[in-house]
Amino acid sequence: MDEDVVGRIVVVGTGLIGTSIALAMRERGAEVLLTDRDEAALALAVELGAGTALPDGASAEPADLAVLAVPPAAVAVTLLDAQKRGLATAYTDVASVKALPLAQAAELGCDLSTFVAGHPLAGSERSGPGAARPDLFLGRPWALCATPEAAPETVAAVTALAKACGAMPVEVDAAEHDRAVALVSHGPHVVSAAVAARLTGADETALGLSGQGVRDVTRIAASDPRLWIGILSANAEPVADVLEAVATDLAVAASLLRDGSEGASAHVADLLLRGNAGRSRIPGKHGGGQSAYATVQVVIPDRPGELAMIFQAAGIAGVNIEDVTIEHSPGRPLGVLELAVVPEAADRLAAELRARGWSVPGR
Ligand SMILES: NC(=O)C1=CN([C@@H]2O[C@H](COP(=O)(O)OP(=O)(O)OC[C@H]3O[C@@H](n4cnc5c(N)ncnc54)[C@H](O)[C@@H]3O)[C@@H](O)[C@H]2O)C=CC1
Ligand SMILES: O=C(O)C(=O)Cc1ccc(O)cc1
Repeated sequence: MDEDVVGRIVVVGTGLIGTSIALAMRERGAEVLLTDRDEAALALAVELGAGTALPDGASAEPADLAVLAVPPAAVAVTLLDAQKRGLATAYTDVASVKALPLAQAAELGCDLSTFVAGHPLAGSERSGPGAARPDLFLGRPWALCATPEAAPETVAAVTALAKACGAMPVEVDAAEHDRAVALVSHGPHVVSAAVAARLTGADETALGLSGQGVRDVTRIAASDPRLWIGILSANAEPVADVLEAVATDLAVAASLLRDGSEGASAHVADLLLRGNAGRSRIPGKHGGGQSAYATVQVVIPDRPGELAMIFQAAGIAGVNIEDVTIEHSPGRPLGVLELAVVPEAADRLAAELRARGWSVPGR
């Protein structure tokens, strides 16, 4: 962090995102003042070490930056109120939608020279301060939508915040941002909810056969519907465009499957191939393609200390683990650990683990 740019911050809204930012900034040595209209959320954030409660009504020195981590519909009014109170010299928000809150802020007469709208592309299906993590933003993009009115020092303060949280600032126009997130976040959210909604009528046999695939596809369907209806309705047109395109693909696939001919199957396969191609275009942790890492699979018995021993063996082999996932085998004392490593280290890691007695299939 540039301590001289962001030394003291106020976080308005101590939920998942506000508290995560507060925790990250505390780790960087910033002084953090917290406020939330929900007293329990504020108390928990304070308890978690995210900062101290902003004193009521006191006209303290303005902070260097106020972060408005409230739902999209509350951004503009919260900004107006914060600016009236003189909470800070610069302001940003974190809402998942950018054009509408900006238009509302302009409409309300907010001072746009001290505001740069922001959106960290990191989060979770969980809400509230209890789910917050200081490392939530590491290596993630953080969209910044500076308007022509924004003062250079406001842009600098908000950029410094994103960098201090370990994220990568990405400057983008608000309307372009909203179209982009409709495709990579908001549309997928509704698709996930639609798949998960099919499960409400599922019987125990079907549910008992659930594997990792349905868990992956429906993870974000566990999110707070109140937050998401606000996000979707504030970005309605771009999201509707994405949903219509997905619905067309699904309707065509359904009719081809009913047709059942060889030609029809080839067309369904075409959708699956386009799926492979689209998925491979999602950048990985450091901004490269997904294929930047190789995966080493290890069968792990469900015993205390097993994971620690595997990580120790990787350390001995001089291999950095980039990412980890664990697939549990339902009803069996086994799991499959997937270790993502740079491709040139995969065989070395596999050999080290095998030499130490682990089963490493396929390498
Ligand atoms: N959940 C996620 O994964 C992500 C969410 N966002 C955005 O971050 C913002 C916050 O979302 P979360 O932290 O997930 O929600 P959350 O529900 O965990 O936290 C929101 C907090 O704001 C408080 N709040 C609401 N209105 C307020 C007001 N007028 N004044 C003061 N506090 C107020 C609530 O009491 C709550 O504690 C939203 O705009 C959302 O679109 C951005 C990136 C990821
Ligand atoms: O849980 C996840 O993987 C997410 O992608 C969370 C998320 C939700 C809303 C956003 O505006 C950005 C990120």
